[in-house]
Amino acid sequence: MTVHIGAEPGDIAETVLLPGDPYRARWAAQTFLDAPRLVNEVRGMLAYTGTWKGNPVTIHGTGMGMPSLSIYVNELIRDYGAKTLIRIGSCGGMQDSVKVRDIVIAMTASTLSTPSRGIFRELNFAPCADWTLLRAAARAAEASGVATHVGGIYSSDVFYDERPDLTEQMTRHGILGVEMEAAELYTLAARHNRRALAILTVSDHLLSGEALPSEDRERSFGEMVRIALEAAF
Ligand SMILES: O=P(O)(O)O[C@H]1O[C@H](CO)[C@@H](O)[C@H]1O
Ligand SMILES: O=c1cc[nH]c(=O)[nH]1
Repeated sequence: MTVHIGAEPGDIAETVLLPGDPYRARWAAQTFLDAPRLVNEVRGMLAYTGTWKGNPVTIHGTGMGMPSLSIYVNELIRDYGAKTLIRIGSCGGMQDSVKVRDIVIAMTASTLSTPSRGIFRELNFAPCADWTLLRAAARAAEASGVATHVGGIYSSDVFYDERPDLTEQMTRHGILGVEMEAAELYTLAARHNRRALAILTVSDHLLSGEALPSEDRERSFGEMVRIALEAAF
């Protein structure tokens, strides 16, 4: 057990899927895993471990934002030995070609800052995905036929952004979408020599204003979960 995770040693699989929403963790575990069992509920941050096609998998909520994800990913790596970590999140579309419900696979995650910023100081570290996971996810997405975009995303510290000028520059430079965790996930994976990827479903759009309701964000992102599982194994 750690400060934030109540699981016993051995309760967490080497492969961990990481939704921000703990209820999405419950939905995904009950929908995709065989024999899912609850292994964490400290602070309501639900985690389940089961198997997918015979492979052990944990699905663990991270909460919203990089400081929250950083706590769980640090403990999952250091105390439970997680080796492959795949975020299954939602994002806001930032290109006209990226539609609501499309999938975005994050090759890089630009950011203004992460909880790791203090160790980099003047260095603009470029958080990037694990290549083997990225390639496997892109292939799985292509085989599934779902509209998928692979490229750079933006990991923001705020949901209610007050910098339309920055959004405009990122759109201009090809950023596909915005979310709030991937940059720190990629940085921690690099530091600890683990594999990480973020696969996102577009839940709303910064240019069109379209948005899905919270129930859809909790329960309707099955294609992303399937792609994550196929990429992991
Ligand atoms: O749907 P999740 O995985 O939580 O991801 C996105 O949704 C939250 C904001 O609504 C942030 O955590 C953002 O990254
Ligand atoms: O962080 C996020 C997630 C979804 N949609 C957004 O606009 N921002």
